[in-house]
Amino acid sequence: MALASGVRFAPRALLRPWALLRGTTLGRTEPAAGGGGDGARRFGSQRVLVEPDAASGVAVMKLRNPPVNALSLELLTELVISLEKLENDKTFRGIILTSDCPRVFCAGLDLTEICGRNPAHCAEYWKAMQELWLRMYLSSLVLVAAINGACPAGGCIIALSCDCRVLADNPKYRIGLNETLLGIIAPFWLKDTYVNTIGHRASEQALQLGSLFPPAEALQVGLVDQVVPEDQVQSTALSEMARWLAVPDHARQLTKNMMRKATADRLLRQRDADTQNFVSFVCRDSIQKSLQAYLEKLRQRKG
Ligand SMILES: CCCCC/C=C/C(=O)SCCNC(=O)CCNC(=O)[C@H](O)C(C)(C)COP(=O)(O)OP(=O)(O)OC[C@H]1O[C@@H](n2cnc3c(N)ncnc32)[C@H](O)[C@@H]1OP(=O)(O)O
Repeated sequence: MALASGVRFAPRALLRPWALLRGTTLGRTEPAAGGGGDGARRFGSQRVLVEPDAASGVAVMKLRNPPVNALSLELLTELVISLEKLENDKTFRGIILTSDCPRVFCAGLDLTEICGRNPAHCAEYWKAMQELWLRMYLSSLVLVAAINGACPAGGCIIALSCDCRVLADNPKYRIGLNETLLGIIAPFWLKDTYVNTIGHRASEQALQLGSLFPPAEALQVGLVDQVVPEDQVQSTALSEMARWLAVPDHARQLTKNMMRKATADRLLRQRDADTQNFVSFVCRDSIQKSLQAYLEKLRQRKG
């Protein structure tokens, strides 16, 4: 993690995700719709679509794990790999992260990955979640979240790891950490990220109450940076990106690292203990029961 002008400081090789990609199409490159030259070629995987624009140095990364972009192990893995690919390509300076699924940015942890699963699976899953957060939080690229749908819990983690958040102005698109309402508890590194973003008192309230903020309130509390009409989310995210990219990379990257390193280091120092805590917590009978009940409620809510 040496730091110098233009240096990448994201921790590498913390996870070996390649083995998980059985049967996926990661790395496939195809021409973007209506595109022609190299700058318009898109790549990605089954669940992460990357539309790179070499001319601007900005890639749009779209989550496409229908119906709700739940963070399955495969999606987490593919996100980490796509991020790493862009980090390693000197052409790119920024990523706009958005959803390819209508009305939902990301529904958070895929509850089927932690309901009725054995401890080894839960541990593998949690390590992948930690890995994604570390990579995003410490990314040397500018990350802008173009939040075009509901953004609860793990979805909010992803948005919070970005440098800037633009939310579509739709009362159904609520954002926040609602873990307590599921009977679970946000880990310390997520709490720290919340505090870093909206302050201690607001986090204390919002975390305990499991608040999901509608757009105007999310803006007011500082959880997002802009709220704009739905059809302007992408263009506003691009304008924000231009503002961030106007700053020399090395100065911005070193400053980002200075602001975020202590928070990330706290997890890096106790990753195994955090994994054990997560596993022993979610594998408790009482927690399994409340997660099952929550999933059941979601399923019944339909139709
Ligand atoms: C202890 C450590 C804590 C770690 C920190 C992180 C925690 C988490 O992320 S926990 C997950 C929290 N997520 C939520 O509470 C969101 C739950 N989902 C919703 O509120 C809604 O689905 C929605 C607002 C995201 C979208 O609503 P809608 O478009 O109406 O879609 P449906 O509710 O009909 O859902 C379609 C389909 O997807 C299933 N589903 C939804 N969320 C999840 C999920 N997080 N994991 C797995 N599956 C999910 C839902 O059950 C429906 O399934 P089917 O009925 O089988 O079609």
